[in-house]
Amino acid sequence: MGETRGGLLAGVEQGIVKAVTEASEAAIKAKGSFTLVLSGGSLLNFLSGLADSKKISSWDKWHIYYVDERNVPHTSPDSNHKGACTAFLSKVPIPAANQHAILENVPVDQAAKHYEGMLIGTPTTILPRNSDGLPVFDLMLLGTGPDGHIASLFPNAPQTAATSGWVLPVSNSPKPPPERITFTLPVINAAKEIIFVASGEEKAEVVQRILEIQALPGALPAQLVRPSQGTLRWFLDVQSAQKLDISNWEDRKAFPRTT
Ligand SMILES: O=C(O)[C@H](O)[C@@H](O)[C@H](O)[C@H](O)COP(=O)(O)O
Repeated sequence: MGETRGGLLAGVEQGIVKAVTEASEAAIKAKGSFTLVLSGGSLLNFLSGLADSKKISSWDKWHIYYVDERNVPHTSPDSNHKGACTAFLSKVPIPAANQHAILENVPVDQAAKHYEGMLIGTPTTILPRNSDGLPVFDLMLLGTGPDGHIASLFPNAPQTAATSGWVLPVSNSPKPPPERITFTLPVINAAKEIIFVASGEEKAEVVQRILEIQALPGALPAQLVRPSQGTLRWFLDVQSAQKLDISNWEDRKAFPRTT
């Protein structure tokens, strides 16, 4: 990794740490707790700066969730929870009871039901509901794959089209490992704040497709992320943004471009 790229990655990481810190302060001030939802994949590499942040002190008020998780033991290198522990959870005093990992060693349907049950049972002081009865997480960090999937919602998969349920099982994920659990789009779109993170040249094409080309419904799941009440931001580096036409960026009111 060259110096410039290292610098750019550091820039994305600093931006994420700042955004997460600000969201945590606002949520703790408003309701006494902060709910942070993580994706897996390369996103987790950007979270290590959280452990060094001098600005965060109320770790005991943090609650960690996974927008999707692989149905593997927590010790597996494929486990998103393990990735998050390595990145920052093992270095900060968030109570173990507030770190909501998948139930291990059970069939994937049961793991999804268990996770959904845990969310439903979470007090609304921590996880408020919106007018549709959906949970409102304070901040959700999403990555996207080269096919435009988010969480474990893959192009044209039935889970991507689901309009009910909070957490669904996936047994044939095109990205290994095959078994996963995933939040549904209605739950994702109910979040108070969503941040997409994409870095590196390998994400340039999909970022351009998501933000500039109107795909058929379900073909590019990332385009279906439209917070019903919350905000959506993209954190990109120069490489992942290189194919975007930013000439009339300020005039654009919607993504993907509709005119
Ligand atoms: O557990 C997972 O597989 C993810 O949550 C997944 O949705 C991930 O965010 C994207 O595949 C991007 O991953 P990369 O950034 O590693 O490409």
